[in-house]
Amino acid sequence: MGNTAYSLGKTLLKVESVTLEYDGRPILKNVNAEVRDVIVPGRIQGQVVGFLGPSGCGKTSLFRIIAGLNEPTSGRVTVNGLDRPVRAGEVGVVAQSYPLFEHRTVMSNLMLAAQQKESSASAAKDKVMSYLREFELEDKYNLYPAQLSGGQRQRCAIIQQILCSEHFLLMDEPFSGLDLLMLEKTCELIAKVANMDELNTIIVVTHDVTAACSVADHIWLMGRDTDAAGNKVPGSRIMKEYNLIDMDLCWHPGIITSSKFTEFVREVKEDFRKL
Ligand SMILES: Nc1ncnc2c1ncn2[C@@H]1O[C@H](COP(=O)(O)OP(=O)(O)OP(=O)(O)O)[C@@H](O)[C@H]1O
Repeated sequence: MGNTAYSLGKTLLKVESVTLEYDGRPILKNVNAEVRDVIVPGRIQGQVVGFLGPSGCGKTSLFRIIAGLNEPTSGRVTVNGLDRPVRAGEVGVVAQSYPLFEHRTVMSNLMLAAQQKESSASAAKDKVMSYLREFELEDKYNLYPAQLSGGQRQRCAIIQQILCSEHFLLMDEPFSGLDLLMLEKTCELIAKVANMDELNTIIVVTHDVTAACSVADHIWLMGRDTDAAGNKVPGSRIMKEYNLIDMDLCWHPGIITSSKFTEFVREVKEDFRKL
């Protein structure tokens, strides 16, 4: 173990023997994965999983099953220890395009989300305002989504999903098309959202190995097995997991420039190439 002393608490999210077939063609084959509460004495630490895999391996398919949007052919995904498959809405989804209701202001968009959980309008408004302050959007509440910058829109979409989900957030390619500065800011934002609550879990689906390694405390690498003749067998599973806490490589500003981190990214890229 690295320098960070921690213990593992309850299971927050579990992918159990998930298979998926389209027209009899295996896409996912016996996918198993688990997110457990990481308890670090003296600080609130949420969970961030970087979910990596080659194009077409089934990341989006698993993403949709974890979000309760699609059903697997067999197996299940459970959250919060409940003995039933996850339901749509329990896991927030931040899609790449940051969809918001364009004809509603920022405030109105977020109130819609907050009122799904809060019983009174005033409690919902207080919650929205506190998130807007936290994410430096308090002066934008009266604007429409089209009047926001890309980064502001992303923050708004994150708040929207956090407000109405049960501590779980799936982010689809949050780093695509970002310059280096914005990429660091997005990593900072993801770490901040995760660490707002002990039970917060963020799964980031991405092709960007460096960004995933810099923000995650666990990496899932998805891919396909190889048969004796060296050919890929249909159906993907999580082939490898890395625990960055044990390696003392959890996100902090400037991590990208450390040599230990660079070496780790090189190792993950090498494993990625073999998938
Ligand atoms: N509705 C569908 N019907 C049939 N096949 C599908 C369907 N959706 C996805 N697939 C197939 O499942 C496989 C996995 O697709 P998926 O979109 O999950 O991959 P991915 O890892 O997210 O890819 P990328 O990184 O390129 O976005 C692909 O071969 C795709 O053609």
